[in-house]
Amino acid sequence: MGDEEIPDCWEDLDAQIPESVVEGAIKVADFDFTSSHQNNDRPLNMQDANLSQMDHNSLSFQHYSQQKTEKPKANSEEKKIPKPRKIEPESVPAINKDGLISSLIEANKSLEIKLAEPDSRDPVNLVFIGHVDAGKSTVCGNILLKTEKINRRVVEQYEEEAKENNRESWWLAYIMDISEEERIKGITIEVGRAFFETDSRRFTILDAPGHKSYVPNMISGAAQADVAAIVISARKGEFESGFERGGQTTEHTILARAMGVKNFIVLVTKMDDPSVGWSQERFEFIRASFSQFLRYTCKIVDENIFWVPISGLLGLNLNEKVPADVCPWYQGLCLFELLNVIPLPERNSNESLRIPILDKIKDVGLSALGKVERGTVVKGLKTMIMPIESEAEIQELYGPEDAKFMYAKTGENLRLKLKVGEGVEIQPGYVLCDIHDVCNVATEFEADLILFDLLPQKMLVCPGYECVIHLNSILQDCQVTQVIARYDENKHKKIKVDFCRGNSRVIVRLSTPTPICVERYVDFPPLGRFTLRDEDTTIGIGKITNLFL
Ligand SMILES: Nc1nc2c(ncn2[C@@H]2O[C@H](COP(=O)(O)OP(=O)(O)OP(=O)(O)O)[C@@H](O)[C@H]2O)c(=O)[nH]1
Repeated sequence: MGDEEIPDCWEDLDAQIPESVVEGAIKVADFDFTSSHQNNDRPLNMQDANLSQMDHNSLSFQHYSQQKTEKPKANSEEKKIPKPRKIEPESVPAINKDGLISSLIEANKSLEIKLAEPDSRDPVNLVFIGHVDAGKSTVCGNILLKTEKINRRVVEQYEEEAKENNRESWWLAYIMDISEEERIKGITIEVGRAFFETDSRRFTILDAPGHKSYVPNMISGAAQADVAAIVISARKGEFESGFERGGQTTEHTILARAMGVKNFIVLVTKMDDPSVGWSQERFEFIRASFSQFLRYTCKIVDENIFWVPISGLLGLNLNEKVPADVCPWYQGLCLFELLNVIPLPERNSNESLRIPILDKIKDVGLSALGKVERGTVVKGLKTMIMPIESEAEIQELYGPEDAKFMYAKTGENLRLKLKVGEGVEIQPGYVLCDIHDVCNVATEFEADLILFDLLPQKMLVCPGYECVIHLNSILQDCQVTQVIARYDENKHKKIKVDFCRGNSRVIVRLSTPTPICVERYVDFPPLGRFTLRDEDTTIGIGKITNLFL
């Protein structure tokens, strides 16, 4: 199959299938669990489907039939096409339209506050993902060292501390892993954030944890990313354990893809390890095996995948090409050369503002961390916090390294000092919106869902099925209230069903206990795509197709 023929799994979900092809309900026996294996492509599941799980299906069905008490609250006639909500604030100028941004900037200037203009270089949010101990923090640490973002003397302290913790080779990882728990355990827990610049771009590094227990943190990092660097260890046995069933190399890649990342750099690291010795054969073996997964499971075309062999520990092939006497066979770009040219997502700074809140900081006043997903934010701007419908004034904008900005456009990762009303609290998942054009808020929505392997003890999805939804920075319980249809294996027909199994593509209705900020995927992808997880396992990825407001 040529690359151009590989469908994009997310675009593919957009296919409009007429209702007339919906057929009658099917029985369990009709459900072809292996259908996705019937062509040469790998199935759209986390790994190959586990056929042995079929034995448990009838048991699981009984279990969920008993739970099936909750009736969907509305039928398809009640569907409403959502319209952006309008809230009429008191005398606030429309922002982001008709050149009013410049008047606000002028107003700020007249206050004689010395504020930096945002750096004209493009901001890029670069998430590092991959299996536990692949070498993510080490390569991030070395990038900061090479770009002189970290002082040599501080690094010497880290070397001492790493020695004391009997983790001598972890000193570079200590640059990113700053908590005591992370340093003692030698693993990343929170998403580490740092900044560096190349000639043409400014990067926010998001160092995601590789350990399975911290996948929710990894998802929040991936939600902000413009580009993902998948770090793979070339050391004997390490690539294999990240790639095999349950390995985080594959899970992270699927999740990053589901969170909307389009371009992936595959950093094959630890090339210096004695078991590798910069072997071209090992690099090509990894490339051939992992490419299959990227193409056929994740549906990422080759032009969006960039391969670079590196040593994160020795800092080779990062800011300069690896010397020919070390690696004579690699003729491609070094990491920094690639970072200067890798395609970035389209940015839309002229539309109404959306900043999903990633976290809050309470020191002097209230600050929110977040990436501008759409629009432009200006100091002094009045915004609306959704879903709580409270006004918040942007008192200060801080960019990388706490540089004060007067305004920031789409793509910028910021800390925003907010002025809010008495008693107003913010939390991750809230969205700062244009006061004249806020996002939608709902507790029920319909979605197109790709299901992977389900848990052995919960083999069927039917009304009442409970799991956790990750939608941008929202993490909430959610429940399936209706299974509407299943796509047949050619994705040409929707078949009406009441329940479904794993490794299928279905249309479901979901609900959350409290209102969340959501949009239809076609209207605003960052608030329209999500991941479902159950008991620490990713069970599905989806796109919102309809809101029930
Ligand atoms: N030889 C060699 N060892 C490396 C390299 N990069 C990382 N390591 C070692 O691999 C181990 C794990 O490195 P980390 O950078 O902590 O891995 P990580 O992927 O950030 O780990 P988590 O975030 O906890 O998943 C440490 O002992 C590093 O010194 C490399 O390029 N070469």
